[in-house]
Amino acid sequence: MKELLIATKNKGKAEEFKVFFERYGIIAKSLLDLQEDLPDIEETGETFEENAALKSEGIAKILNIPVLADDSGLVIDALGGKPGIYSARYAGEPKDDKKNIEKVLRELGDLPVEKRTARFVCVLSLSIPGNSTIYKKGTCEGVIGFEEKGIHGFGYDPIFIPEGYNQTLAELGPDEKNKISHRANAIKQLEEWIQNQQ
Ligand SMILES: O=c1[nH]c(=O)c2ncn([C@@H]3O[C@H](COP(=O)(O)OP(=O)(O)OP(=O)(O)O)[C@@H](O)[C@H]3O)c2[nH]1
Ligand SMILES: [Mg+2]
Repeated sequence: MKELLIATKNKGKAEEFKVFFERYGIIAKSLLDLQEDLPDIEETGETFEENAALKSEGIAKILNIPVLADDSGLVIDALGGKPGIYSARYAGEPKDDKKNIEKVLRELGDLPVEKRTARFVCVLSLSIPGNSTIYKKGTCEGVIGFEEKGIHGFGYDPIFIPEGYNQTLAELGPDEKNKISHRANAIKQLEEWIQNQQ
């Protein structure tokens, strides 16, 4: 296989997948690269797995090709696991990364750093027509900072400081992020499958 469709309309994710899959000689296309305007898939599930499957199975069924989806989010301990599966639209519609960050910082207030623990979670679902969907999960542990820092990445990257670092993912930049991120860790789990497709 030389091409794989990723069922995402998120530019930041699409860019990360392109870089990951280049290593395997696979061109990762996203829904943003397609000519046809496919219907938006409502993420009505209650888990990352359910939402990922809605996206990959939904698009695989329409196009009858293998499709990978990513459902991901930020799980903050002090907020009882929020924003979790609601990360993309935490501050409401339309999706707004800046407002989401402001809401999280407001909710955490001046809680000390040891109470600001969090993790990014990424669940990948791969749906190949005629086969059952397979799932791979990756996480990235860290803490939520006190202010936005850095210009790279997307979403909550400017306030997420991964374990073992003292800079945010948005300061560290794509090369470092792609070594340690939840998405990178989930992709590693898919590696075996990818290698068998060559
Ligand atoms: O700082 C971040 N760095 C990341 O690496 C990351 N990964 C996920 N997230 C957050 O979680 C939502 C996913 O929600 P989500 O899986 O439904 O994706 P989405 O709605 O953005 O696009 P799609 O793939 O569904 O089309 C995103 O919008 C972000 O808010 C991230 N934030
Ligand atoms: Mg989404």
